[in-house]
Amino acid sequence: MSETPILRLTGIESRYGERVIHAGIDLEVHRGEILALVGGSGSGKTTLLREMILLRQPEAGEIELFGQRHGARDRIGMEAEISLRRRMGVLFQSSALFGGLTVLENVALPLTEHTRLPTSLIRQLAMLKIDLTGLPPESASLYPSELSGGMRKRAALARAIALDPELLFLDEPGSGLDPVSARAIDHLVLGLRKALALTVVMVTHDLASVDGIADRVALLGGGRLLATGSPAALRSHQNPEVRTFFNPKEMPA
Ligand SMILES: Nc1ncnc2c1ncn2[C@@H]1O[C@H](COP(=O)(O)OP(=O)(O)OP(=O)(O)O)[C@@H](O)[C@H]1O
Repeated sequence: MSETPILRLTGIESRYGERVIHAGIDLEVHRGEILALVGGSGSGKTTLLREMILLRQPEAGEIELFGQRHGARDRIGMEAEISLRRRMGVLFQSSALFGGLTVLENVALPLTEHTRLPTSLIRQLAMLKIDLTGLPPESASLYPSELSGGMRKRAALARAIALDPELLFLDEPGSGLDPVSARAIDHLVLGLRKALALTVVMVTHDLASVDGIADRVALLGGGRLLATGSPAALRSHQNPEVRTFFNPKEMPA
């Protein structure tokens, strides 16, 4: 792929106090792909995701997002940050829906905050996104507490795509779901990628999801990126640590 990556990380270093989490991460995300970011618990996936979505500043290195560079030393201005954020959607692990708002109000919120569209049009656009995520129209008037786990994920996804993002970040999209519902969310992500020409970065522990929908996988470990490649390539990788991660059943007892 010769096109400029939609997202490029160069030499990312992250620390909490003295504790080093990332000791130099280089990673590119290409337009249109689904990239899964995997690694053991505590390997720094969420920290890296937060840096990608501008919620955390790395201690060193550079992030190029939609061709715009910023780094540990040169923060981008508030206005540039807001315009970059508008081009990204995020599905948080907890879904992070507002409990006091209905599904429709949750999905409409980014449109109300970031556009000056009339209320009736915002409502129509929100209903379209609710439909796109496979929720029945009558779910629009329900509150998050009245939804199943799978429906909550769909509502949160509808909100994440409310502003027609180019880049969608998913933090553990299948967490808390049974395997059938988790596969249904995978299927939905594939459909949305196609329908909306999305690029997707997905943090996950779920190897079935990686196999099912990821074009490429990036494996974090020991503060570094241990390997990137297709799920099949990483399963037969020359580094035994990488192979073991992708073939957990073959781990020596
Ligand atoms: N705000 C924080 N302050 C201090 N340490 C933190 C903070 N956030 C995360 N950490 C630590 O940094 C390390 C990496 O955390 P992170 O959540 O990025 O890993 P992860 O790979 O997403 O983990 P998991 O798979 O368990 O969710 C962990 O050891 C965690 O305890």
